[in-house]
Amino acid sequence: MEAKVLQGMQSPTWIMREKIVMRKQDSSLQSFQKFGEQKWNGVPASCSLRTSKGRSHRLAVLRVSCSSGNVPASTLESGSLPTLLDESMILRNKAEEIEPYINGRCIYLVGMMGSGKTTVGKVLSEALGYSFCDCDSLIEQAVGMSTVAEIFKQYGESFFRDNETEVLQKLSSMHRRVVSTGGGAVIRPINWRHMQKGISVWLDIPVEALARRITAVGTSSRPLLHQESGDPFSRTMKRLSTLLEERGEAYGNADARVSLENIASKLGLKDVCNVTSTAIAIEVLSQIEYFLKK
Ligand SMILES: Nc1ncnc2c1ncn2[C@@H]1O[C@H](COP(=O)(O)OP(=O)(O)O)[C@@H](O)[C@H]1O
Ligand SMILES: O=C(O)C1=C[C@@H](OP(=O)(O)O)[C@@H](O)[C@H](O)C1
Repeated sequence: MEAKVLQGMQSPTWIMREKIVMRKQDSSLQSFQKFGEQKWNGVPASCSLRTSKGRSHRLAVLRVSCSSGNVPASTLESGSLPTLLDESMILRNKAEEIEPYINGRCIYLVGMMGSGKTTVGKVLSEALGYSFCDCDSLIEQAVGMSTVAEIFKQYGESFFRDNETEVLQKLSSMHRRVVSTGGGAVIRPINWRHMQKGISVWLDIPVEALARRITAVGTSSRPLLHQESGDPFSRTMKRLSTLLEERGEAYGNADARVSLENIASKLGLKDVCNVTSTAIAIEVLSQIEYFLKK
């Protein structure tokens, strides 16, 4: 199948890297991230601020992610300084702007386990006013078992995969849903035929971040991670790396790709773990917009 995803750096419209400075009451300078300059359906996405040099800048402060002087990042992030627009508002406006073009098609989030398909999917579905569906939960319901791990243990992986395909087939006739697929849904070409009824988006997250997230919550719900030896982090890292090697190309079949590394770099964040699920959801919409315009 032809890979439709641009692998390079894409240019979503909402993130700008420019940094600006603004004078605080105590004269200390704080550095802020400057976000999108777009107008969101009548709501200005930026406003004017006077800087220490007297220059006026258009600015939308969503989240202050850096510390300066004696003000720690956590204080800044807690909202003690003015937050002119927050990520949620940008997400809502972006969703409102793009939804007519999505036109009720389901959005399928694909990506490795732990890539945030469920977390981001819920945020996205709420913003769009779509229902959220989790494939793993639908499979559990269909089989009448309470966990995927149990299904794997009792019936094996291919039984699970057959049910996964059935669930995706049923979803393909539905509308206005954000679907969190299982990490392995991409390996069967038939699943792509079902997902092609909607718009698929690959959440591309560095393996190390995946391993950190999964180690934090434990691997009990993810049976494919139970096969390596070693400490939990290295074990998870090793298994995820192998799986990603096997599946990388398949994820590339998605209509759009959202790279956590790209978002972090555009936001000037050193650690990809500091990118919020709302910021990722905004990027999902931007990449869907980019795909629809192609
Ligand atoms: N943007 C994020 N930053 C940090 N942790 C996240 C983020 N998104 C999800 N997580 C965490 O990663 C873990 C896996 O997320 P989840 O949404 O269940 O992934 P998936 O559905 O792709 O397996 C969860 O513990 C979740 O809280
Ligand atoms: O990568 C995989 O093959 C799997 C991922 C899991 O879903 P998540 O991606 O939601 O963890 C689940 O479907 C099953 O354990 C298999």
